[in-house]
Amino acid sequence: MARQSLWVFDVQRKVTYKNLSTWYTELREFRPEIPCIVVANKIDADVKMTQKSFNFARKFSLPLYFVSAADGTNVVKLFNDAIRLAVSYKHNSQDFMDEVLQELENFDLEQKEEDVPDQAQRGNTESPSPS
Ligand SMILES: Nc1nc2c(ncn2[C@@H]2O[C@H](COP(=O)(O)OP(=O)(O)OP(=O)(O)O)[C@@H](O)[C@H]2O)c(=O)[nH]1
Repeated sequence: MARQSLWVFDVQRKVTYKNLSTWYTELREFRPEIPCIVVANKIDADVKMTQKSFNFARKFSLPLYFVSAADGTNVVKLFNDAIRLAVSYKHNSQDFMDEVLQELENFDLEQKEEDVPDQAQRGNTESPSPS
């Protein structure tokens, strides 16, 4: 179940950036509160991009990380922060959809537990020993 969303684009390819606002608006219809982070990738290839404040992040007040997957700049920080946000969201979410999804997840786990016979049941399937 998604508890956060990373919006990664390539600072060298506008096409990877231009639809983000549309997709973000669509996501928010269904997941109004999950934490979202904007990730500007490939800053090693064009370091002056770190001077830009990308409008998509500004418009929706989203945190923006400048990252290089190639040389590792900010990658660990990004994932640490993203995990922290996801855990915090899991514990504090007021979103009805999350409650529904959590119920389904619990139900699924219960089903799986029922599918695995416990030791006692397995014992019962053995042939009776001759008396
Ligand atoms: N210089 C640089 N190149 C990168 C970085 N991250 C990915 N690349 C390169 O960008 C290319 C695409 O990377 P992928 O991992 O295939 O990314 P993708 O999102 O699947 O990209 P598409 O195939 O375009 O959909 C590869 O040649 C990577 O080596 C980065 O931070 N810096």
